Amino acid sequence: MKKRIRFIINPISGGIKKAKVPQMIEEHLNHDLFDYDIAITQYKQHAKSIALESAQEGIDIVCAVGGDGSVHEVGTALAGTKCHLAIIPTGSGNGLARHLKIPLKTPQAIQNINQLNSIRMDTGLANDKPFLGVGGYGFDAFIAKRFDEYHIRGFWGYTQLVYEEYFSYKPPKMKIILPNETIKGNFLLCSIANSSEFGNGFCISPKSNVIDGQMELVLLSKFSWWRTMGVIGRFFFKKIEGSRYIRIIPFQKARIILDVPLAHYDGEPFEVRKEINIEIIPNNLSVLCGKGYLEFANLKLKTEDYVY
Ligand SMILES: Nc1ncnc2c1ncn2[C@@H]1O[C@H](COP(=O)(O)OP(=O)(O)OP(=O)(O)O)[C@@H](O)[C@H]1O
Repeated sequence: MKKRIRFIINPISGGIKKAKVPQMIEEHLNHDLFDYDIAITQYKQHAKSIALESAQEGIDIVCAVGGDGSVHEVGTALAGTKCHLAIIPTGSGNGLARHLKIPLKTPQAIQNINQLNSIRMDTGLANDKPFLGVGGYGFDAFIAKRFDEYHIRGFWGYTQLVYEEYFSYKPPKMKIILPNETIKGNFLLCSIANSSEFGNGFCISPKSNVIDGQMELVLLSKFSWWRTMGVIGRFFFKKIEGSRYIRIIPFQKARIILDVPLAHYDGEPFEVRKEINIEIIPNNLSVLCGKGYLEFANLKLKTEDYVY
């Protein structure tokens, strides 16, 4: 029997036009395998309500056509259901799609869906907010909020904003309570990484993966301005673990007390409570990944249970 797939297109993601996407879906989707329809989002959170309805309707796969914000809305709606998440990355950062080795070009991303490479991934929960990839409480949360307010999108929009804000940013005070340790300090970044990257190749936690039943806490202390290029380079070359300004700690449960109650989850900004309880929810979401990630997952899990 054919599987039912619904594509949810975010027309503003990545600042690029999506007019040709329906034609590409018609051209590259395997019509022997799928019946499909397409919805276009009209406002924030629209993708979430479409995804919730789709899971209730018994749709097999819902595909987010957008960036991490769209993937966040669709994926958190599908978590804990039988419905699979698929991704066609058309956003500004596409962090989770890159982590899952999903092709970045739309025709190839559609052809990847035809392969039905499925894994079950862990998701994170921070108080009542679920998330899929990376969340955080420092400069990244501040930038996510400004990015949202600016109504700019795309890689250059991010770069310009980070450059404008970085030098005047004061790292906020935080207290992190882990089972064996309490850490206090002012941190530029306090990220919680289920997946490895923010997007655009910026790798916040090289060893993080979404199938290992844990997350990584990534703490970055402020450094002198003349070290900026060196530290940023380490993120892009996946070498941040060697930096003296970074600490990466795997965890399953943590409590974080914030002075500035601002967070981002999957790049979406949220005002939050000052006290955050974070935990990992293992194997909570079925997702179609790229072939490379399926091979990695099979090696890691050594089981066929996770394949569609
Ligand atoms: N029609 C719409 N009008 C305005 N905002 C929308 C619309 N549809 C979706 N959105 C919102 O657009 C925001 C950005 O979307 P998304 O994250 O997919 O793209 P991006 O920010 O360019 O990519 P990335 O998150 O990878 O950097 C999300 O918060 C989403 O809720």
